[in-house]
Amino acid sequence: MVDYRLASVGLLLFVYLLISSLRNGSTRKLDHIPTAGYTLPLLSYFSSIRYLLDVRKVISESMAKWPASLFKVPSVLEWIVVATQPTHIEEICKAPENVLSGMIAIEDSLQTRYTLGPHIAENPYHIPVIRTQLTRSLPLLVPEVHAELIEAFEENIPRTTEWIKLKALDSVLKVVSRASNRVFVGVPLCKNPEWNELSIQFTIDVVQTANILRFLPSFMRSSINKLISKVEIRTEKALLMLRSTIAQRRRERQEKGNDDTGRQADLLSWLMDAAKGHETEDWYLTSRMLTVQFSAIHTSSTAFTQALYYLATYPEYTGPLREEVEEVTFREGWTKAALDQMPRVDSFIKESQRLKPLLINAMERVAVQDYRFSDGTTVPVGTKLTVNLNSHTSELFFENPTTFDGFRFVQLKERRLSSGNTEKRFDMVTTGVDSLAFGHGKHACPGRYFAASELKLMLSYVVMNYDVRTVKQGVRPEDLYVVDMRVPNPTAELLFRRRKE
Ligand code: HEM
Repeated sequence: MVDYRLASVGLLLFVYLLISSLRNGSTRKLDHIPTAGYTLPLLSYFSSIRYLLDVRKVISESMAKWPASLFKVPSVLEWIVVATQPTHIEEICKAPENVLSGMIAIEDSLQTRYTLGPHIAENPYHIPVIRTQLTRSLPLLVPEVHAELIEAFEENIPRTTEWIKLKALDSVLKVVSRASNRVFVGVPLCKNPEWNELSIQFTIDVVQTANILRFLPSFMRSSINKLISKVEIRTEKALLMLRSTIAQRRRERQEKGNDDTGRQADLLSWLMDAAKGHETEDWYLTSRMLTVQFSAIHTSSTAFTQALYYLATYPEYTGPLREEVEEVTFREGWTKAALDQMPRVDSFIKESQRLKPLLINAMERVAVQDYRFSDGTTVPVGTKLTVNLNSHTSELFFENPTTFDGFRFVQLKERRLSSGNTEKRFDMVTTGVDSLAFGHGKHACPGRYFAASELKLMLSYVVMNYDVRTVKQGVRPEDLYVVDMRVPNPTAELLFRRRKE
């Protein structure tokens, strides 16, 4: 018993010293940058606990103290330099990958090398495939996603004559997974509940494993990953389900070549076209597909659930949204062209993402060499940087910035057009220093064009088919905060019924 206690104390001390040395080693090099909280080794841990528990408060206090400068915050493992000002944000976005690296930052926060594998960390060839083929093919894909959504909604949110209560996030995750998989792997796998459940769980496994591995010294990570990670088992299970689809796509490629006409157009086919060497093997294709699911399913589901919470809280938006969808789909059908003519739907989702982005701090970068900002502040090599999304609620950019105004961007667009400016500044997919939900600059989300189409289809479908309310009339479910992530309340229920008029 005594030995056990001594061992525990020893272990705690070891972890403490390890973390201290990891973090405090870099403090002196960042002395010139203002600090949120204490910098002294032991006291700084009180500050890091405070940061862990309430990121938003620490950031807003620091912004009030140092409104124009970068400052550093103590996460448990390291100091992070936070940018809150448009000039700093623009400079971070413009810095080349060999100066401020997004890939190294992701590798560190998701422990990609261990959780997803070195092949993903070293060769993210899926990114250009998403950016080009997937985006270009949206006119072909939108009618298919719409067809899948009809079935997915019918199954997960039945259209009843009386009000029914459902956990919104749970239902949305199932709908998004199925609709996204229609485009990722096609029919019939997208309809398989086991595949969809695996797509949803995979993200949770990766994040949980990464959060443990980050606390360990690098020499232990590989072996501990093997012990605790469920990713390998899930990949094997996924492989069993995906194998016959891969074989079928191979046959189609042999018969039709790389031309999309006459063969299934889906992400799996495009990944197979782009893959080289071992990446063409079934296991690697499966792992790649799960990596895309990781980026796509939870991000889109949380974004849609936030919009749904707003719709349920402010049902007065339903009428004008319905009017727009009815008018446009009557003329165009359920097509990409129709989605491009829905400014109200687009604005409603963008406004929801403005106030409720998934990340409080996004766009992490690691300095690969010393970097000097234009205001003279330098960050040494190895520094982690992040961008805070306070601009979304800044009076610099928005009138009544903390108020939800579903059609805010319709008005902003109209004002801009009436002054002769046709630049697409206020579309959901357009990023900027005041619109960072998808990031901004060269690492901005490559899947955002697909995500925007999918979310617009979903909101249009909901307003055309359901009435939605909060359980307590007009009271929006409270978000949960997990360090610097904002999650729509996962246990909150909404009321749904078949549209009455
Ligand atoms: C509403 C849904 C989504 C949101 C809010 C979102 C948000 C983001 C953000 C904030 C980033 C990081 C940007 C940066 O570091 O500068 C990102 C990157 C990424 N996203 Fe999305 N995303 C969404 C949907 C999707 C979808 C549907 C896909 C795939 C089809 C996708 C694929 C990716 C990939 C591959 C990256 C990494 C890009 C890179 O490192 O260059 N995302 N996303």
